[in-house]
Amino acid sequence: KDFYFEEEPDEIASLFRDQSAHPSLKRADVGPVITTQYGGKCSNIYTEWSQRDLERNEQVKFCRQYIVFHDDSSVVFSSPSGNCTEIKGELLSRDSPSGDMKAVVRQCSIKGEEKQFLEIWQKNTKVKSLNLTALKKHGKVYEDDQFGCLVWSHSETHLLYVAEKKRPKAESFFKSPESSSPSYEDEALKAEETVKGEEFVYYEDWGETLVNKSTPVLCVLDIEGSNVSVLEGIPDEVSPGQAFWAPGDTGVVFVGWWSSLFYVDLTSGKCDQLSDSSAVSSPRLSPDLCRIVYLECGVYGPHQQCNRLCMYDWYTKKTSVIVDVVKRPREDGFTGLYSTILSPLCWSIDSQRVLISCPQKSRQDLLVVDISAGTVTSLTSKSDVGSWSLLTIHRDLMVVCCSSPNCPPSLRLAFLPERGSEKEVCWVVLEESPIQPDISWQILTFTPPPEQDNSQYPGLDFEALLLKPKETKDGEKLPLIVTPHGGPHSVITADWLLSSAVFCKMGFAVLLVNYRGSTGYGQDSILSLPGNAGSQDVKDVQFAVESVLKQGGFDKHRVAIVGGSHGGFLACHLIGQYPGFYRVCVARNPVINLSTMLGSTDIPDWCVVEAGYDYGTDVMLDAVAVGKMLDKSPLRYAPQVKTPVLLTLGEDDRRVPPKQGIEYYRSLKARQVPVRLLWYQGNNHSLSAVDAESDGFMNIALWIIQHFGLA
Ligand SMILES: CC(=O)N[C@@H](C)C(=O)N[C@@H](C)C(=O)O
Repeated sequence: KDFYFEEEPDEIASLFRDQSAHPSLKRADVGPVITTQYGGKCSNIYTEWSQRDLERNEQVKFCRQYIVFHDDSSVVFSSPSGNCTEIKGELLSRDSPSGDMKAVVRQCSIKGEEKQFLEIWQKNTKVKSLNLTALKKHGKVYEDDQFGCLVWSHSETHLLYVAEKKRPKAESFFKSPESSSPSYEDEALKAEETVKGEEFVYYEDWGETLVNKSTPVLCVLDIEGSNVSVLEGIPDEVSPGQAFWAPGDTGVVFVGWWSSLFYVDLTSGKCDQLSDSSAVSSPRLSPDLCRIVYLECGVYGPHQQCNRLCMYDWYTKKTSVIVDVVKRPREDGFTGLYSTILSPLCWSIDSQRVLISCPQKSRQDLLVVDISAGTVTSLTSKSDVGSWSLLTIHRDLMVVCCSSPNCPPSLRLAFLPERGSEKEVCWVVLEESPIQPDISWQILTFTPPPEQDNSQYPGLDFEALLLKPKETKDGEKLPLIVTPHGGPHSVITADWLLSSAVFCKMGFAVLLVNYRGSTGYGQDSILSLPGNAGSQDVKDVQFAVESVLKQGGFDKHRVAIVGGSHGGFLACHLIGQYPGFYRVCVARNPVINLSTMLGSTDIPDWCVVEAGYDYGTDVMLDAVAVGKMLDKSPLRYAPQVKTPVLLTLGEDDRRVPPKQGIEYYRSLKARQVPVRLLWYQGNNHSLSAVDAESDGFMNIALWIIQHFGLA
């Protein structure tokens, strides 16, 4: 078949539609062991998936269950146990530890008003449905990964969750008395305290993806008494989240931002700090209820650094570091811990090992940490699959999601082998996904030339993923789309990547560059970039592109640069620093001018740190520093740009506000550089709403085809 860039837009849209139908795995839970009358054991596996529905313009969430027969160390037989069911309105849901009950926080619209309910299900009945909105004990429930949780007490009598603190009802000084009392029968509302003069008070929130989340509080439902209470004793300056019940249900352990692990005792209301004041996340209690592991890194400096895995012993109250920060990749291949979230269940049944899925260079591997020895063993480093994500581990049954650039997500499971035999895992595929035979992929390693070596952090290599159509016509040179990731401290691992796969099916090669500064390559690589953003990262991308072009088989006159956020910063830098090299450019919510972004973003520290300065909350930059920030920004190179630019901007982006893209748009327009701007209303930084993503893809594809002269 000829390549799709020779085809009509409708055919490209149809290709995108087909590939966007591959669902992604979001969650898996292993149910209790059931022993059959013949002595066999089986467990139910509950899975949640999400899939784009282009017709309805939404991500639909659905579940599917599987039955797995096993002998506690190997899977004997497994099969789906029914079809998929769509899940509507569930913000959070959790089975009780025994598996007998299920709790759901549901949002639904009643007579046009959004309400939140907390439901308890048992057997085939909804035994309780509490209207949290009407109770008015708190504001909306937090359902995000940063703060949110829904946790059963060990006794299964109470539920713990996080919600916005209740605010007193504010009303005008000039509201007449008769209009201030509600006309309808709502006792809770009538009794509500009102304050005057607070109507226009500004409440700062937690920013991008956490908009309107301002003051989280821990809430407890006493199921029997249907009573919700807000936990007291937590200092006002601490914002709690990621909470769970302490052993014996004596209190609650939580992450409190300013960042630390805390314990609040339910009887005394006393709140104790359990860890040092560093950025703590994902505390997880061991099955024997004796230890808590958690991830930790420094509060200041670059976002997304190499983490430590720490452990707090509940009984000795001692904290230890199990896995420390890794500066350079180790001989055995381990490069450090870069996950931001541990799987909700991550312990082996004997409470001796912890499982973590984590970027290791350009792959995502499944690692086993032995807490006594502090050793890290990869279960997957030798596999052909590019990315392994742990969904859960329960009684040593691991449920994982696997994918590769040529294979959409599939569901596998296996028992964790005994200590010392970790390499002998025997994976069983529960839900296969169709391998895409027309896509080939490889990981390339680059050593920067001596003049581009970093004198403070010498000898750092970097990598890129190269996707190519498997079949090419004889002598045909492939047009190339280059994509540096954002962050800059993030990484593109060898997962299923929708737009890259579609581009590849259209006949483009795609180069995804993990320049120095990416996560997954050791802390030194991360630290090598701040202060050198806009030069070291730009040169790495250019070096990778030129090296790939030298391999032959690529059309050096048809190279596109496409990036988002810091990747957009790099795209705009590259077209300014290498004028004419790139035939076409696309930038999603790009960082254009660090000095103006500083005052408008939700991460001002990021601007300061990446520009090479130390950040403190009371930082006051002088004119020289602000000038340096401009110097390091793509806007500085706008006068050199010749390449046509497509900008895709999210109106509600709090991370890189769209005014950044507008600054570039105006600058290019003034210089008669072809520029087109797509403005996505109701979208934030990721532009991930189904219509924004699909429209963005089509516009990007057509913009590239047009400017490659292939239309
Ligand atoms: C830390 C951070 O959010 N940086 C942004 C400027 C950024 O580059 N974000 C990346 C991860 C993105 O792709 O959105």
